[in-house]
Amino acid sequence: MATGGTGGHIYPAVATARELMARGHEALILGQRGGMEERVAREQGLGFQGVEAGKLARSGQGRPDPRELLRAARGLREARSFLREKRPGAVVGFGGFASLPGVLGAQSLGLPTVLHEQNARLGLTQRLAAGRARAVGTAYPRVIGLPGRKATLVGMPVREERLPRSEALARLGLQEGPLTILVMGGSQGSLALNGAVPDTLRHVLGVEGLLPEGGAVQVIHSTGPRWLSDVVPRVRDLPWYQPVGFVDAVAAWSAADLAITRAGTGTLAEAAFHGVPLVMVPLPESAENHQLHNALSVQEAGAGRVVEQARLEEALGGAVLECASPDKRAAMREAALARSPAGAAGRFADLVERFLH
Ligand SMILES: CC(=O)N[C@H]1[C@@H](OP(=O)(O)OP(=O)(O)OC[C@H]2O[C@@H](n3ccc(=O)[nH]c3=O)[C@H](O)[C@@H]2O)O[C@H](CO)[C@@H](O)[C@@H]1O
Repeated sequence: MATGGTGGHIYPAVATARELMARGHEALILGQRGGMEERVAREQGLGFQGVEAGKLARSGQGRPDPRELLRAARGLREARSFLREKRPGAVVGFGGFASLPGVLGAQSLGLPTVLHEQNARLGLTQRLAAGRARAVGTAYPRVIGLPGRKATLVGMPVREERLPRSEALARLGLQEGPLTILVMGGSQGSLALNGAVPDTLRHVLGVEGLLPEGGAVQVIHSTGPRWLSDVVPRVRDLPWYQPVGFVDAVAAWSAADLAITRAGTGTLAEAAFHGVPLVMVPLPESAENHQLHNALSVQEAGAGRVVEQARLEEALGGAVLECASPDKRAAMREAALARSPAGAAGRFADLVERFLH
């Protein structure tokens, strides 16, 4: 599984590796030495092979930095020598610059490659690799930039694990009883959510953390590892507000009644699998504003509400209160479950198995 960089590329690789291992294959993660993928692979008990990787600038953002190109070249050499020795049945690429050494290395050695594209537009690294890939599994019915004959719709592979609510709450150090809100700004956190959510919730729920019509609330907020120390002092007087740098997502989704999130495909797919209603704040800088489109499709399905970042301060509190009402939550939960990506890891593993060497 060649992957790396952000959770959006790494967790579908974890889900696919698990599925292939359950079918009797061996699988490991190939990514950047020291990257987030190395930590996640270890936490998830998966093998890891690290290589160097270099960022190629996105089109329209100027020339790539020559030092990055050098790193990419060294990574390709390292990946090739690992793959030549290991001779895997296939290399599966999940996108992100750290997936490139493994995928291009495999292609140059004539090993089969299969890709997964998580977004509705083909990413840069996948564009470089798609021509020689045997197939591309997709999360959306149509992917801009990908010829239809290469594409197979499989959905977004997610970790298909649910914990009993009481076990999930205990694992996160939360209580039984209050309405539980998860705040999660993607795998690196979100400065916009970190900035606006604590004060907005303090404003609408008061220092006691109570809904206007009564009922206690507790919040678990994944700030992103780099930003935890900025958020902690701002909520120190709110015993119901727990900031963490990075959260165990299976536990968090199993415990949450409602979540305030960005709109990356991984986050939306996991929320659907767990039936968690969403208040979504799409990342305005995402390529071609794809997060807004992702979020609007969830809203149209009735499983969430979009709050645009430009209107965050005035609109977030109202959206949270509206979605917190029990009737509204029940309806949104049904709509979320109807979008569940359950089975995507299995469908993608079927596709990979078709091309195993
Ligand atoms: C800034 C950017 O370009 N973001 C992209 C990136 O998002 P990003 O990497 O944020 O990805 P997603 O929203 O797709 O997924 C985040 C993943 O990280 C996990 N997680 C997150 C926080 C935490 O505390 N614990 C945890 O486990 C989530 O459970 C999820 O599995 O990849 C996605 C899929 O290619 C794209 O749709 C997003 O637009």
